[in-house]
Amino acid sequence: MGFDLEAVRITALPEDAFYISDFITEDEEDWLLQEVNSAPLPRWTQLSHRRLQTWPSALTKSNALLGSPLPAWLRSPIVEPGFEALGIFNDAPHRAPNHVLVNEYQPGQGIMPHEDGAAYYPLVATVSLGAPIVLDVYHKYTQNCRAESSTPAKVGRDVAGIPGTNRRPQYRILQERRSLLITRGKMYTDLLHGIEETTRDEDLGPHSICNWELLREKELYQSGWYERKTRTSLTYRDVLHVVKMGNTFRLLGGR
Ligand SMILES: O=C(O)CCC(=O)C(=O)O
Ligand SMILES: [Fe+2]
Repeated sequence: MGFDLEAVRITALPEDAFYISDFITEDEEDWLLQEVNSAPLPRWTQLSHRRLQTWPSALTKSNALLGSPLPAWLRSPIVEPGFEALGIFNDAPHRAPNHVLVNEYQPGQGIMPHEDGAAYYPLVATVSLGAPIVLDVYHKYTQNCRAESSTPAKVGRDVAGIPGTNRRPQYRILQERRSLLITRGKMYTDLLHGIEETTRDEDLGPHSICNWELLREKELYQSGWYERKTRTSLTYRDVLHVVKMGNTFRLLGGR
């Protein structure tokens, strides 16, 4: 019998988001962090507010993936048997993820509100390692939204880089270490997501965290806040356009 995703739906969010609090074991988490951290330094791209590994490779300028398999440590146990048992990529064009971004956030680091865009099938599966972090979710900016907005501005944050749209997130998802967050459909296409650049996630509780009831360790957040520690995420996606290796020469400008 397959796993019933409906039991882990985040019902407060627009469709579709699912949260599994104990997707991998502590041993698997330790081992995955070792794999991430044993990658040679050139594998990392240092960005101003986080660092990033891209597997199996970065997309081309036209958003194509040069087809090659994911490394074994990113496939097993997460994709096989994990995602396969859940059936989450069954409707994706390649029926499996073919691309993984590894993001590492030190305390104080984050990612600006953004959407993941049209290069991918609209489904992201995120495994969290090392420490919890809060993912902020925003409606995309619209004229209406701006006119109706009565929430106080949040200092220094522009949504999607549009000046004058500083505002609070509509939803906040607490991602515990070892959890899996699945977002797809409207959640992917109609909303933005980001991670605040802060050393503490605050104002935590059932009133503000939309997956509160699905958390594994609510007691850790009784005080309403925690100090950030290094948090690493593995984000799995299916890139729509895959170029077979035989065509790579042509793509790279040969004839
Ligand atoms: O680290 C995360 O959970 C989010 C990362 C993200 O949004 C991205 O890589 O596009
Ligand atoms: Fe993203």
